[in-house]
Amino acid sequence: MTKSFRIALAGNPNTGKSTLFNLLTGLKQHTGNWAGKTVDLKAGTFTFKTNQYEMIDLPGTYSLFSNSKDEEIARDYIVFEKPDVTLVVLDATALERNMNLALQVMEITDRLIICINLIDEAEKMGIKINEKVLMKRLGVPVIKISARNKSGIPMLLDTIDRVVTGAIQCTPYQMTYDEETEKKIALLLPTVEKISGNKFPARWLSLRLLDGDTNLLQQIQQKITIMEG
Ligand SMILES: Nc1nc2c(ncn2[C@@H]2O[C@H](COP(=O)(O)OP(=O)(O)OP(=O)(O)O)[C@@H](O)[C@H]2O)c(=O)[nH]1
Ligand SMILES: [Mg+2]
Repeated sequence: MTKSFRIALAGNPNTGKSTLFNLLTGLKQHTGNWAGKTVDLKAGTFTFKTNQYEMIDLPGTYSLFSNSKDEEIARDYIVFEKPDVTLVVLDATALERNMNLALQVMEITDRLIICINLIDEAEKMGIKINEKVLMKRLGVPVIKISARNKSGIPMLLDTIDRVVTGAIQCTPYQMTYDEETEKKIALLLPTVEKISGNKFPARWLSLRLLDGDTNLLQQIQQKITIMEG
């Protein structure tokens, strides 16, 4: 039986998201509106094994706060549209800088794959990446690819298949903040959990509360009212 799944592509600008998107979806592309935003996101479809996938090419961002429209679009898609899997595309030549976004996505969802792209460039520069160590430390699949050279793609597709079907369970590493922040999170968490249930990631939401992100909180309130109404 054919099942359909949605994949979001997130990552810093210029990490090769669109190159990967074009490689996988080819000419089967369209645009659409999501998460109540009047913005067109590129989507495309492909099939793998017996499953149908819709892939969404999110705008490139350095973080997922509300610093810019693009950050809000990417964040809202992951939080409200709840893709079956989020591919976080990282630049192999700037892994440390790119990891920030990956850690943020890991706070929101446990269905993600870290995709280290531009591995051909990294190899030229003599950069060696041990994905097995990363996988262990981060608790999520880490796949090395070159979207331009089309390498690592079969492994990526296979991993996508195994995450969406539940064959792989991710347990993303959760960042620990300073003592003061952790205390505040612990205070907020029970109430946030009560209100958001299992619909939104409660720890992440508590952090946003501490940030005073009122815009996001209004959106959440609206969604909860709609769901209950
Ligand atoms: N060498 C190499 N270049 C790549 C690879 N993947 C993408 N590129 C190049 O990197 C540049 C940026 O690629 P895009 O696919 O446009 O990156 P993006 O993440 O969609 O960028 P934004 O949409 O601006 O966030 C292009 O010149 C690509 O050809 C790769 O695996 N290896
Ligand atoms: Mg792009």
